[in-house]
Amino acid sequence: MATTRHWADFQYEIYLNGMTGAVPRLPTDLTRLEELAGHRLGPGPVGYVAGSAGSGSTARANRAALDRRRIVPRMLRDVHERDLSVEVLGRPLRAPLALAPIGVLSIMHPDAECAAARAAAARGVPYILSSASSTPMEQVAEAMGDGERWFQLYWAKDRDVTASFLDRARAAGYTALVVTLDTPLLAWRPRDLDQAYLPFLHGVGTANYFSDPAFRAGLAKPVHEDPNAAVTHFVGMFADPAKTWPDLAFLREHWDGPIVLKGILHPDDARSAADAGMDGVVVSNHGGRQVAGSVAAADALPRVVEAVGDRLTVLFDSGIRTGDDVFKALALGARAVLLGRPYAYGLGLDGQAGVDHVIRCLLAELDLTLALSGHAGPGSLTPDDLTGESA
Ligand SMILES: Cc1cc2nc3c(=O)[nH]c(=O)nc-3n(C[C@H](O)[C@H](O)[C@H](O)COP(=O)(O)O)c2cc1C
Ligand SMILES: CCCCC(=O)C(=O)O
Repeated sequence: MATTRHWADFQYEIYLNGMTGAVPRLPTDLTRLEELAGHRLGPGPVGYVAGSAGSGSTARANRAALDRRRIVPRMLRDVHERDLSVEVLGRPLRAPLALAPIGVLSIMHPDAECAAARAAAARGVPYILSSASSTPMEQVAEAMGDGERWFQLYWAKDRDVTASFLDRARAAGYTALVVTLDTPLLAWRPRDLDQAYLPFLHGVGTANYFSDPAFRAGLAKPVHEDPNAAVTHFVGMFADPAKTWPDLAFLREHWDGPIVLKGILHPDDARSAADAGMDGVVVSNHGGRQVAGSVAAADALPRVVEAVGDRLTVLFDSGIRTGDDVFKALALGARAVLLGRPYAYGLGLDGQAGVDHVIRCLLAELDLTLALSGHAGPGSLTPDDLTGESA
């Protein structure tokens, strides 16, 4: 009998380690990480990561939309050999998961993006580096070796900065470009406002910008001589509320790899993405951090899949916390999911090992949920595997 290595093997590894008295350093229920991080890390950083727009209704709706859908398990379907691999944007992945772009991770841990990226690379999970990273993109690339990496673009007002980012990303081996459209401005975020805390203004640099020649060319003085001016320049130019759909032609001309638009919720926007020659979309409301009162991401997903599922790669994020959440997103038609806050907490609590723990827990739970529901891999999932609101 073939001995396939399954993600679920992590379960036995934990029990076997327990025979020597060891228990996992972090909870295996990833929903518990936020509270733990709240006890161990500063209120500013944890508030920034955990917080969302307005009164938090979108973040709550994201959870409710996933919880409301229930899995209908099937029996006697030979699931002893399982394979979670999928192809995404022409790249073979070991599992339908990528780490979402999260800016300024140095507020969570001094090893910041490099630690998260190393953990992802070691498990064969793509790492999506934020434009607003606290580490230059070249350094993160080096930390990852040949790990799969994608670059998230905040589409700057300054064309030269955007062009420079694309050149640097290409040279550093980032294969796909993820263009975030839902953050032309930062939303009203009361948890940060009440603490008057924004990482960039608290001495946490976005070294990815500060190390960029085109960005530096826009400063009157070098960053070290006037860091406040550099931060102010960053906040004023990192995104551009004046952009419209025809502007995508610039990105298509300057990037020859796959381009994915992140933050799509309306089927017509998904169609526009396909018409503009894009390769994929991420159905996402930025984890509830941008539009308060927004449609839940899982409620938007089926309509986007129906509109463009045959033309574009549809990815999903916002609210994923457990293996069954991933199952549900895939059953609704997503090709893979992005994970946000849980890995940031894992990083904050235990560095690279904490991110590794989060990846392994999520994928072990997904593997077991698939198996126990009668699926040997993501390929056999359909909306019929869920109750009720599959549309
Ligand atoms: C602290 C924090 C920073 C983020 N920074 C970025 C960013 O720089 N670029 C981006 O496209 N999305 C950013 N996001 C959004 C994530 O990529 C992702 O869409 C979201 O976290 C998914 O929801 P989840 O946290 O519920 O998994 C950020 C999210 C958090 C929590
Ligand atoms: C200026 C970077 C914004 C980071 C971000 O996307 C978020 O806080 O949600």
